[in-house]
Parts: sequence; C-alpha cells; structure tokens
Amino acid sequence: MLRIAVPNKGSLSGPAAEMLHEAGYQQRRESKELRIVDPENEVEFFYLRPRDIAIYVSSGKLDIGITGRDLLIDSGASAETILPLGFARSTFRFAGKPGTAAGIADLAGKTVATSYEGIVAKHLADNGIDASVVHLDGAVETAIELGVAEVIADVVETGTSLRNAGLEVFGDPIMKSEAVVIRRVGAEADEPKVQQFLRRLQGVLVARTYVMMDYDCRVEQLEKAVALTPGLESPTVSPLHNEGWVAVRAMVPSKEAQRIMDDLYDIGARAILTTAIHACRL
Ligand SMILES: Nc1ncnc2c1ncn2[C@@H]1O[C@H](COP(=O)(O)OP(=O)(O)OP(=O)(O)O)[C@@H](O)[C@H]1O
Ligand SMILES: O=P(O)(O)OC[C@H]1O[C@H](OP(=O)(O)OP(=O)(O)O)[C@H](O)[C@@H]1O
Ligand SMILES: [Mg+2]
Repeated sequence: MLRIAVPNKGSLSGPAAEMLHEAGYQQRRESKELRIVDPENEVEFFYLRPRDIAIYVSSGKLDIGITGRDLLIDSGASAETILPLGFARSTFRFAGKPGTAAGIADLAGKTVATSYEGIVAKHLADNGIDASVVHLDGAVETAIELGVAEVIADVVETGTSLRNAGLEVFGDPIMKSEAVVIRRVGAEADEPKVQQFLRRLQGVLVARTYVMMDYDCRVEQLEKAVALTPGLESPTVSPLHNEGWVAVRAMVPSKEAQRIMDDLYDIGARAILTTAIHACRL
C-alpha cells in the first residue's frame, strides 16, 4: 500500500485534498481525521502538519508527500521534488518599514524575524551577511511594530498582509514556491505505484490547463487551421458529409482558447466549440 503525506491545515490543505479527489482518491470527511485508507486504490493518506511532511518522507516511513517547496527547503530534509502542482504559489521575500533597507547588503548587524529560519540563515550566509535570525511561528508582520526585529522574511502572495502592517518588500525575491510532490532522495525512481500516482495527478493538471476544441473547416484551410491547433501529438481530422469540409479535434491550452477561436474563425472555420476535459492520461 502506497503511504502518502497530505497537509492537514493551512493554505496547502484544501487545494491538495481537492486535487487528490479529482484524481479519484478517497479523502477524509472530517478535518480531525489524521489518517484514512483508500482500499480500492491501495493508498493510505496521513494528514500531517505541512512543515513536518518532508521530515516524514525523508525518513522513509512514508513514500511520498505533498508540501510547499519553501517548506521542503527550509526543513533541510533529504527529500526532493518530483512533481510541481501549480497551487499555493508564493514568493519568499524580505520586508521592512519603508527606508529600512534597499537590499540584502543593508542587513548586516540587523535582526530578521521569520518562520523559515532554514531558508533565511542559508540565504544570509550564502551572501556573506552577518545578521541575527529570530524564529516566530507566524504573523511575523507584527514583529517589527512590536520591536522584536527590524526586518522580516515571509511568504508573500497578494502583498495584503505586508501593506496592512505598513511594510514594503526590498531586495530580490529569496525564492519562489508552490505545492510540490516530494519523495526521499535515493528512493527507487520508477516504482509502479508511485508512477501511477504521479500520472493521475498529471492528468488532473492537464485537465485543468487544457480544453478540447472541435471545429469544421474547408479542406483548403486545413493546414492553416492545424498550425493554430497542433494538439499534443497531432489533431484528429474526420471527413464531413458535405464534400470539401472536415471536422478537426485537438486539445488547446485553456488560456489561449478564445484567441485561437478568433483566429480559426478568421480563416473560415465554423461551429467552433470548446469543452472541458474532466480527466486524462497522456
Ligand atoms: N497566502 C498564501 N498564498 C499562497 N501560498 C501560501 C500562503 N500562505 C502560505 N502559503 C504557502 O503554504 C505553505 C505553508 O503552509 P502552512 O500551512 O504552514 O502555512 P499557512 O498556509 O500560512 O497556514 P497557517 O495558518 O497554519 O500558518 C507554504 O508552502 C507557503 O508558501
Ligand atoms: O501576501 P498575502 O496574500 O497577504 O499572503 C501572505 C500571508 O499569508 C500567510 O499568512 P497566514 O494568514 O497563513 O498567517 P501566518 O503568518 O500566521 O502563517 C503568510 O505567512 C503571509 O503572512
Ligand atoms: Mg501561515
């Protein structure tokens, strides 16, 4: 049975459960459940603190886990990303009151508050900066107002939390993060159960980012139309009852669907339809 760690709380937890559900896995019914078995898929899910997941996975007790790239790196655990999942996207940045610092070089001798001590200490050391790091569990934006630190390093998504605290980012982003699937460094690479799990999640990612497009066009326009909708391998082209016309079917990135429909219309394609993809295996 495949043993998988899933975030039990925080920003990662809801979207991770939703993605697993879309991939056909049973998920817990109550937020207090700490572990469930999905016998049909031969998978056991352990609901753990996101910050602890890399540690469990690196220990080899659990086969794979879903966590944030920033949490994985911060933990220093011997685990690696095997599939980025595209949700819980954030950047990790320094911030302070306006005028406190313009870049990392201005941090020498200052105190930085953060929940990600591992990332911050390494980033400062890599840049040869001697600064103190204070570990706080959360709500670090308040640390400056309360005099615990002059600068913070924290997760930024919309920037609302920083603005509300009267703070501004400075310097280059320390890292970009998103939810990732991780496994132990050195774990057997092509274990069939793990590969099947990854294919299912990849199927969800593709279903979320592509739509199916169907249209009719005149044979003379087919080459131009196919150039607009090359599909993954190549589009399906079927004859229509009316001679000189064909029906074309191809997957297209959802973000580009409207532009492609306009371009197809301009070259004479008609009856252009897009439909959602619910699941797929590439
Ligand atoms: N506002 C946010 N937007 C996007 N991702 C976020 C946000 N806040 C945290 N994350 C991401 O979520 C992960 C942290 O998860 P964790 O559950 O520890 O914190 P949290 O979402 O802030 O929840 P908590 O309320 O428990 O602090 C990290 O990968 C981080 O990058
Ligand atoms: O840029 P924003 O969209 O405002 O998002 C970033 C904020 O979200 C998270 O905080 P959370 O609400 O989880 O509280 P925490 O600081 O206690 O973890 C993170 O720690 C930042 O504070
Ligand atoms: Mg938080």
